[in-house]
Amino acid sequence: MVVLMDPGEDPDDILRANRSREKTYMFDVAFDCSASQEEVYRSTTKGLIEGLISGYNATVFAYGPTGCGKTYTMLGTDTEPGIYVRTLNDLFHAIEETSDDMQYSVSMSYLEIYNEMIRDLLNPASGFLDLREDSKGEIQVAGITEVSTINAREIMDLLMKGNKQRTQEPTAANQTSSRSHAVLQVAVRQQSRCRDILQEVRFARLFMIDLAGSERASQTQNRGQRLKEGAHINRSLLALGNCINALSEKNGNKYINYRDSKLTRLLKDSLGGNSRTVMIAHISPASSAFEESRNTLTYADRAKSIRTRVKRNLLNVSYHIAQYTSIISDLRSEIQRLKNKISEQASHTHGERADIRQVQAEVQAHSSLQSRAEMDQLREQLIRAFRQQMDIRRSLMELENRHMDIQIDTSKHLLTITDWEQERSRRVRKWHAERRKESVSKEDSEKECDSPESPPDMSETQEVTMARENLVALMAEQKKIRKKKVVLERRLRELRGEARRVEELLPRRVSSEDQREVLGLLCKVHELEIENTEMQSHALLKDSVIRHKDFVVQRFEQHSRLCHEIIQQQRQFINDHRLLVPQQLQQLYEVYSRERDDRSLDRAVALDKVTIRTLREGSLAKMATPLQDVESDQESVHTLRGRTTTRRHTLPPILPEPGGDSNRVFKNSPHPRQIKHSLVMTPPPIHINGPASQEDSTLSHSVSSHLDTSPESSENGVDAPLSGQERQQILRGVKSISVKAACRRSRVLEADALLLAPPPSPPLSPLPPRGPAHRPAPSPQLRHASSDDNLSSSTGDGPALQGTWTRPRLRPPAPRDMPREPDSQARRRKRRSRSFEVTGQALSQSKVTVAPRFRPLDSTSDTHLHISGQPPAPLPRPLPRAAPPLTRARPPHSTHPTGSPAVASDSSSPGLSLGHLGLHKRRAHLRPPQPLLYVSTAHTGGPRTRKH
Ligand SMILES: Nc1ncnc2c1ncn2[C@@H]1O[C@H](COP(=O)(O)OP(=O)(O)OP(=O)(O)O)[C@@H](O)[C@H]1O
Repeated sequence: MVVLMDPGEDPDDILRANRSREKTYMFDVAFDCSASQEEVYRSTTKGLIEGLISGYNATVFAYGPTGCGKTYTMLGTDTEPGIYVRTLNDLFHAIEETSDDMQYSVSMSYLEIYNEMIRDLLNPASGFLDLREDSKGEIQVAGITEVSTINAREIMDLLMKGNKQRTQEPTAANQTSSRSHAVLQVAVRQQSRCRDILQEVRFARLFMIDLAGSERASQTQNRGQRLKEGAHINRSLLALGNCINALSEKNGNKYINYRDSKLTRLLKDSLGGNSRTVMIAHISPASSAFEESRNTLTYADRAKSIRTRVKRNLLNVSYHIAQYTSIISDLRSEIQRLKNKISEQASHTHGERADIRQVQAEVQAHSSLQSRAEMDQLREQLIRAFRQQMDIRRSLMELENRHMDIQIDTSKHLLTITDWEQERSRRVRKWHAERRKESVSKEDSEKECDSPESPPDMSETQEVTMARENLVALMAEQKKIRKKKVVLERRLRELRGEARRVEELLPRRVSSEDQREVLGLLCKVHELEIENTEMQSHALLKDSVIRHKDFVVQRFEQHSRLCHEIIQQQRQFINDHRLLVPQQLQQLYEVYSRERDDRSLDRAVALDKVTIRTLREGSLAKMATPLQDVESDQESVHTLRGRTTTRRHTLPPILPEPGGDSNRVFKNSPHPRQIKHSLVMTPPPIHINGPASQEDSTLSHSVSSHLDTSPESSENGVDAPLSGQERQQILRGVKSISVKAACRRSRVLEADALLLAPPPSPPLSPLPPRGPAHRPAPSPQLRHASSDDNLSSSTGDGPALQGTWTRPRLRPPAPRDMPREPDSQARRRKRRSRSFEVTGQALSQSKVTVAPRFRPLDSTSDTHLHISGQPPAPLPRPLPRAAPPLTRARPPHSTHPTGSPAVASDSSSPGLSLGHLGLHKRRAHLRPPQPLLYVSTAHTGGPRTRKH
């Protein structure tokens, strides 16, 4: 509490007792003349230091009239340092105490406001400086010198240097009167030494201000410059007083005019902003300074009521990634420093514990080495098992590839043998036909017969002999391959068992993540090797498929040339004989020429797709065999067998050699579905290896099946090569196949003759239309247009035909049927002879009686040959009697809703005419779904049929 006594008051004057100017003021602390510098500092400023390093701004300023001790309080003397020195000493002391956790940076600036001009006391040569306000609203002195240091002694030197630059002039009131306001600014920046991505930085400023004292001109007796200085000082102090008055008003004017002086602008935050502010008011105890003391105390009392909004200055620094390097470097240096500190402190206690740790480390290293050695051994076993498995898989792949090559070579040799067998059969049939002709014609029987008495003997060519020998060699090699595969697959199963045991043992031995990772990588490498092997297998498979495709394409090209040659010769024949060609036939020629290539391509593509799918399925199943168990291996073996069997079905049938006079063939119009199936499922007929007669497709099928079963029968045999007995058995098997084929071919020919033969007397009644249930179901398998279709479609049609067709003789003969074949040859020859005879009569009759009802050869029922996309309607217009000889007989659609295959006949040959309508009707019932049917005319005049 401060009591200001009125020096002019007279205690004896009762009348003026109530007019006393004595006043009492209450302040936080009041010091008398005996107060020391330390006491003043501790009571006013010392408490601000803790807030300063915590981020709170602080201001301490000394206020009062001139000569009252402001400079003494703030700066002090060498023996009695003032607040400046004490504050800085305590600040640096506090920084040093917390420097282990926090990192500080302290900067200092020192200026004076002299005559409303700012001078840098640390660098007076910089001239007068300006005050500027930054974007945050804080007042900054532009160009002020800021010295950064954490050395207290250096700060003191700077402070002394700055004080020497301060303007001080003697006045009447004070010999060391300060003519300016001195402002010492200390900025403290601190941050944690544990740097992080998001760093918290505290920043605070401390203002310590030694104001110039207000003065009266009468008191100071200033003149000139001093008077001018005093005016500036008083004006700035007046502005400060106005700000204090404004800030102290509770409900008054909110506007604070800081801009009246640079002092108030500089103390803006200190007075009413973010700062803890301490005002030290100085007064003189002299009664002559009563008015100054009263004003000072009045301002101080008002300033007491000013409330500031103090907040901690925190900066959250988010470091850029480029600064991480320096952060890491700092952290490492900090770690190293702490390590050094710890090592120094614990050096005396570390000696005893070091031995124990060393022993523990040795034990751990020894145990880890032992487990690592065991792991390495298991890993080597696993790698060895994997490598052996891969070697065996590669060997199996090579064997499979070789097996496929053998299959292709076997097919080629079988074709060679089949061609020769067909040629021999053709000659035998020709001899039999001539013999029958001689027996039928009495006139001819009297004549000298040109045909030989015994069937022509056709010895095997060298090529056929070589083919048989190669076939035997290939089968022997195939047998070896199968035995090798069995051995390799057994070995592979053993290796898989060993690897499985190691794989089960390893997880129990794995004790670290590194070992687990190594094992995982090892298994991954093994899987990749397996994938690589599979890819190689696929590459080999594709190569085989391509070779097979080349073979198929070659055959299709030959077939295309054959068909084209036939058609060209037909057209040449028509042109030479100037035969009348129906317009639709001409259009058919044009369509054929346009679509010939496309249809061939369709066939090739269809066949190729089936072949590729079959090969791929078989090969994929086989490639997966090493990865499967025993059951899957056996299953894949069956798959392989099925694949090879199916592939043999792709062997094309053999056609007669074009160009011969007796082999001029005309294509009949079979059932549309049969055509379609033939297009898709039946390989094109083609002649291979010289002249050959047409052969039913079951021949190659039967031969292939027989050969296919041979290796299987020897699958479990011995490892020795084929013995002589086995070789003879195989050769006999091949020859017996030829005999079977010949027998089957004879039956097919017989069936063809019966199909063309009219019913014997009495005439048969018309059969009911065949329903779809009677048709042979289209087989999804790749197959030849064999006589099976005819068998399946040959329902009973009269006593004679029923007795012939219902017998299963046209089916592929079983081996046990073979002995019966020679016995039935004579009977079949008789029936065939009779059939040909009846057929000729029927055709002659039909030429006379039914010719008007015939229609020219139209686009047939083959949907591929429809000219306008519509099935041809029956022609209402009857043909003239001189109908073109090259026509196809077709019954009216109305009487055969299921479609009727017609018979093409060549009327240009003597004794051959169009068929009877009834005959065609009956044939339509007897053999509707029939594949390609060829009717050729021989020189003898009798019709000869070939079908396949
Ligand atoms: N408490 C004190 N003890 C001893 N001497 C003091 C004390 N206070 C002031 N003085 C002395 O009084 C004289 C004037 O003091 P000072 O210069 O500090 O006054 P001032 O308020 O700064 O004046 P001005 O405003 O003119 O600068 C100085 O010589 C100083 O040594």
